[in-house]
Amino acid sequence: MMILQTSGLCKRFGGVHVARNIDFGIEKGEIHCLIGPNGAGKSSLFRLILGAHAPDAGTIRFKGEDVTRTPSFARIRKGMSVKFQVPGIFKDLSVRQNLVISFQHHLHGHDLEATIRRVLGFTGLTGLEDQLAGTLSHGRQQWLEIGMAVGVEPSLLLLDEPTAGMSPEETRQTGEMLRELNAQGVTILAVEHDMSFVQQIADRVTVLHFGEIFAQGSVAEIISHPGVAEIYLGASDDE
Ligand SMILES: Nc1ncnc2c1ncn2[C@@H]1O[C@H](COP(=O)(O)OP(=O)(O)OP(=O)(O)O)[C@@H](O)[C@H]1O
Repeated sequence: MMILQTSGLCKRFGGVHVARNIDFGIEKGEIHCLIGPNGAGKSSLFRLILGAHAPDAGTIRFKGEDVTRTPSFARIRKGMSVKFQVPGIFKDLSVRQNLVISFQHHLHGHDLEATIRRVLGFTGLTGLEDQLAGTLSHGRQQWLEIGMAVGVEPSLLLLDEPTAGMSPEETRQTGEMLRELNAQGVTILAVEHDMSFVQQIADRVTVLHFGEIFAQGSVAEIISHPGVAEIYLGASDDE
């Protein structure tokens, strides 16, 4: 069953087609990675799904419901959650205060405390709750934000380059964290550049190129796809 399905999705900025007729589906329960060279349209598709961009044409269905014209905040209320690349934490507040701010609209009293404990546990931040968020290592700041995004148990978690700037060990731990969340029932879409991380977590991979779906399949199928290597080699050289 598809938790999210786009059909004929189009978006243009001036002359640049960032999405051309995209039929893209995320199956309930999977970890799906979105890859592609710089400028392929990954962030744009991510923003269309979230409702941060309005499409020029096409539809988006989430849990069977047409959300094409539903504002972001209402998509979030329906079960989407997002973590952008730039940390959205409050650096001058403690770890605990960051979590309270994220959850207080949905949870109170015992439920709030229990959720904070659970999130501290799975993000490896137990014992650091009184530390100012800005003094955490880069990896821990990212984990705090993942914790803030999943505390209210979303059904679809959208992650924009969750391992950007992380050490290999932090990247590996992030993969384990996402696998655990997925085992608890969270469907995940991640925009990602690090192919070893994609191999660690992805059930399915979609490759975008010039705003179109270029290839789709298991990690093994994508790695052995001759055209995929070619578009990466032919793309900009800063990867
Ligand atoms: N708001 C905007 N206005 C104008 N052009 C935009 C806008 N957003 C994206 N673009 C252009 O659309 C194209 C696709 O951008 P997008 O950020 O979706 O690609 P990407 O695959 O996420 O790239 P990267 O891997 O570099 O993050 C790029 O050429 C970009 O310059």
